[in-house]
Amino acid sequence: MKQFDSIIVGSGQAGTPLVFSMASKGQKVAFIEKEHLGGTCLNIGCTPTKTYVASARRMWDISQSESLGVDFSGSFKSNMPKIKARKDALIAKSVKGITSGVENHKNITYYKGEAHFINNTTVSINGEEITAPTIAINVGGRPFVPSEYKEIPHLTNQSILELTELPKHLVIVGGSYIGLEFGQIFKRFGSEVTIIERGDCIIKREDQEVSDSIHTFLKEEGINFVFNAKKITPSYQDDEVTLTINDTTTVKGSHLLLAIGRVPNTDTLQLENTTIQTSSRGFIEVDDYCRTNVEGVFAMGDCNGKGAFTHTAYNDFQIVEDYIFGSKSRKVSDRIMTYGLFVDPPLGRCGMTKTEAKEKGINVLEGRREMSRIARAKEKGETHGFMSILVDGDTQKIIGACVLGTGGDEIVTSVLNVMYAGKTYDLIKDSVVLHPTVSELIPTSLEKLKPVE
Ligand SMILES: Cc1cc2nc3c(=O)[nH]c(=O)nc-3n(C[C@H](O)[C@H](O)[C@H](O)COP(=O)(O)OP(=O)(O)OC[C@H]3O[C@@H](n4cnc5c(N)ncnc54)[C@H](O)[C@@H]3O)c2cc1C
Ligand SMILES: NC(=O)c1ccc[n+]([C@@H]2O[C@H](COP(=O)([O-])OP(=O)(O)OC[C@H]3O[C@@H](n4cnc5c(N)ncnc54)[C@H](O)[C@@H]3O)[C@@H](O)[C@H]2O)c1
Repeated sequence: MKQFDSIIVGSGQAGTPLVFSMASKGQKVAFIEKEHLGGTCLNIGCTPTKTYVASARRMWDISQSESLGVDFSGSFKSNMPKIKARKDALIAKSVKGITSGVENHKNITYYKGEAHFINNTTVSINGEEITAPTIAINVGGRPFVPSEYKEIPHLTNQSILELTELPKHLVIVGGSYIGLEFGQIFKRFGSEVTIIERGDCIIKREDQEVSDSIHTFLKEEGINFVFNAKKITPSYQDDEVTLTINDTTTVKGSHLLLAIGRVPNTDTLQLENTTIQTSSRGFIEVDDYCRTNVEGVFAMGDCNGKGAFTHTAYNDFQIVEDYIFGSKSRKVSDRIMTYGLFVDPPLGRCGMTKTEAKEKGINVLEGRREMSRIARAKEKGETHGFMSILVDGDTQKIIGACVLGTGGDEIVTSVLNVMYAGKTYDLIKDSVVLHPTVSELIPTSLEKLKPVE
């Protein structure tokens, strides 16, 4: 049996940098990937969707030219083959970089195929058994497809990115990250779009006002919404999908996108041959250092359930690298949650929501400003949304922020940095920020904090 120093299963956002780190330190590493080098983010997640967001934004800019005083008399339309080709080229370049890095490193043995565990220290790959004292699992997740949709032609976040023709009417089940981002993208490309959500609002994990504000501007763009779809019965006939909702109303469309969450790929690993523990939802259980209950076995990224983003997966890599080669000082619990929702205008979030803070019994104070009262947002003609910064009234520290509006995905990090610094909010209340920017209203909004009821 071939013996390695380490085996990495899955080429996600944690596994890939860990392979290079281990190999550069002289370890002999086996690297196993069943599908795409670079994983979900690069091939079928962040990179392609944000490439499409950019094309969609260009469509939007042209459509809004009149309101900014630019006469535009020509016609314009999205060109799906070109939009897709741009995305494919961008991905191919990065994948090529990873591939050559992997293939040309003398310490890395690359296996293309699906890994299965034989026991706690042995993995089978393409019929060959390999072993190592250290194994890192980074297998990510896949779209959840309920049984009633299995026989109905449907798209997932992966197959929708292969379309070369614009859907006439894209019906999306699920009103969260994937549903909202693709919904706005395809609406701007020129499709009719209907989003069907089981709950009573979109992006439920945010505060109600965030959800309402996003709903308002997406509705203004012409996206249709159906809420409280407790029972959806799908059928398909004559190239048309029909969703019967709560046995009463029907929505018909040319294409169906399922965007109702993702499940961890841990069921493909044959973990039943090991003593590695998983939760009832299939996540591999890990401690603060991404260690499983089995000595030498780590789980990183979406499959450990501690995060569901590229930056959280990458941070898991940093934690494991520090545990194996460094001072063992980095921990999952040191991470402050931050993420974006890349609708346009985007949502940038960090720390707690108001609801979470109130549930914890914190004496919450809020500094807030509507985008419609921010000069730069008005100058850009992009006044949807607001910024809100939450302060713990007892410690004077910032505990969360939401910047929904133009540049919100970038701006929120300036607040996050203060949270990491562990300083009180007056550090930025008294800062002088360049004009005219949306950021200049961060100090202003902190001048008059109000209690959150
Ligand atoms: C449409 C979409 C858009 C997204 N946009 C964003 C965004 O804007 N920002 C953000 O932060 N996050 C975004 N995400 C989430 C982000 O992509 C994931 O959180 C991130 O990719 C998680 O990476 P990971 O390291 O857990 O593994 P992944 O990147 O999922 O990689 C896991 C790899 O393991 C492989 N694998 C699985 N099982 C096996 C096996 N048994 N043997 C061998 N290989 C195996 C898979 O083929 C895959 O390549 C998005 C996700 C989707 C679906
Ligand atoms: N901007 C980003 O960072 C980004 C973008 C895309 C995806 N992602 C990642 O992808 C993951 C999956 O995203 P997602 O949007 O698919 O899932 P999600 O888990 O975030 O949301 C699923 C939505 O579907 C609804 N739903 C669930 N079952 C339903 C049903 N049977 N009928 C109707 N509605 C139903 C839920 O109420 C919820 O609103 C997320 O965890 C996220 O981290 C991140």
